[in-house]
This record gives sequence, C-alpha cells and structure tokens, in this order.
Amino acid sequence: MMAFSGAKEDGREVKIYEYLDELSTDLAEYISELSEASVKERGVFAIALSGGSLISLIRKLCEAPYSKTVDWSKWYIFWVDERVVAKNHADSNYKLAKDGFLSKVPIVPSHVHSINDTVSAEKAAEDYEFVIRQLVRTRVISVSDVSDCPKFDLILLGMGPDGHIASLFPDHSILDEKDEWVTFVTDSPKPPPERITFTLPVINSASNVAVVVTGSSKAEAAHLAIDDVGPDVPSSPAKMVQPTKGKLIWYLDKAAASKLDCTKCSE
Ligand SMILES: O=C(O)[C@H](O)[C@@H](O)[C@H](O)[C@H](O)COP(=O)(O)O
Repeated sequence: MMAFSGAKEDGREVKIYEYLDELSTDLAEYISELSEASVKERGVFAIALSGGSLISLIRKLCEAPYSKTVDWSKWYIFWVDERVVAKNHADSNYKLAKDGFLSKVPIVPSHVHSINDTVSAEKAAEDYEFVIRQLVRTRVISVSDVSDCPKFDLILLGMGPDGHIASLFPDHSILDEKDEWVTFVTDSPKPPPERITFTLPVINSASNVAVVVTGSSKAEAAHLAIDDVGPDVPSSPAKMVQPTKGKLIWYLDKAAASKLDCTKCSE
C-alpha cells in the first residue's frame, strides 16, 4: 500500500511507497496512461529517459499488460543526459536503457534518438540539439508556447545524493544556461567527466516530469529539494525542477522520504 500521496499547493505531487515493487507498478501505470493520452492527442509520445536505477524501475512496462496495451510504435525515445562514451560502453545510458528496456519492447529503431558517440562532448550536444530541433519542426516533439523550448510529453529523472538531476550538478554554471536546449560538461564531479545534458529550461517546459528517487542516501537531498527549507541551504538542482505549465510528480520510496517534513510520511 502506498504510504502517502500528497499534492502541494504549487501543483507538485509527492508519492511515497513502502515497497519498491509498488512504486514500479504505479510508475508503469502512470507512464502508460501518459502514453495513451499523448497518442490520442498528438499521435505520438516523446519521452526522455535518464540513467541510473530508473531504468530497472520502469521494467514493468515490458511485462503484461503493458507489453501488449502500450502503442509502442508511437514512442520516440530521447535521453535527458548521456555520458560521452561509446554506445556499447558499460557507462552508456543508451546501453543501460537498451539492455534493460528498449530491447524488450517493440519500439521502432529509427524512433530511438541516442547521441552521436563519435565526437566531442561539445559537438555531441550540438548535434543532439539539432536532432531535437528537426523533430520539433515536424511536431514529433511538441513546443512550449511560453518558452519556445521543446515540450516533451514526459521527462523521467533520477536524483543523486548531492541533489543532481540529469547532468546538472550543484553549483555548476550550466544551471544558469538559458539559451541552449542541450549543453555539455567536461568536469562532472561524478565520473565519467564528459556528458551532455538537457538544460533546465527544457526540463521545465515538459508536459510531465517525474523524479524517481529511492534509498536512504537520497533522504537529505529529497528533503532539501521538496520541503520549504529557506535560502541558506546547499544548492539543489532538483529543487530547480519546476515545470512552468507541466505537472511534476515525485516518486519516492520510504527510505528516500524519511527526512521529509510531512507528518503522514511514516504511516
Ligand atoms: O549519469 C549518471 O551519473 C547517473 O545516471 C545519475 O545521473 C543518476 O541518474 C543519479 O545519480 C541517480 O542514480 P540512481 O537512481 O542509480 O541512484
């Protein structure tokens, strides 16, 4: 049973689960509902994935009923961030998603938009933004009417114990990037150092954003990102995830939620 689900005043929703199994069941249901709504409305579903434990937490989409009920032929896959390594490298987010998810469902190969792994981080970011621009032009990816940014139907994020999301790390100057859609880092504090990443304006232009966080090592970062903690606290990229018009849902397990300021969290 879900321990707690609360809607905050600003439209955010926080869902807390006793067991990982329930979290991943609900997450699969949520994604399949968004896919259905988006295919109905736009004829396609543009989803951006992150790396980390997220991929195993969406694995139920590969099972019944979703393996049959989801309209996989309408899915277009992107990466919120990617390590600049070869696609067959153990560190590749593409490889992680391919092995754990994409190879198990009938997604059209030409709808899978991974980065160019043969060029520098700077060029890979530029190329990826170009690909996204083309697909915005043809409305495979929708466009935000407030920011002119791409409006992904769903962006799935994980969060590190330092509060990073995508490859947007605390106190890094790319948190201020306003112009680019996709940018790069060559000094990521978490290896590998070279990465490309969506910028905050793109993340915050999405129709739906889900941040999926599990484990006690994330409890402090979840508290800083979700609760009203005032200004004198460490910088939190995750707190900067505030979709302008879209919907934000936090999926937490009990351990990650253990430091939240909510009275019902331990029910
Ligand atoms: O590029 C990376 O280094 C990881 O993909 C990273 O950004 C990850 O998404 C978070 O650290 C959460 O990871 P976990 O959910 O596995 O803890």
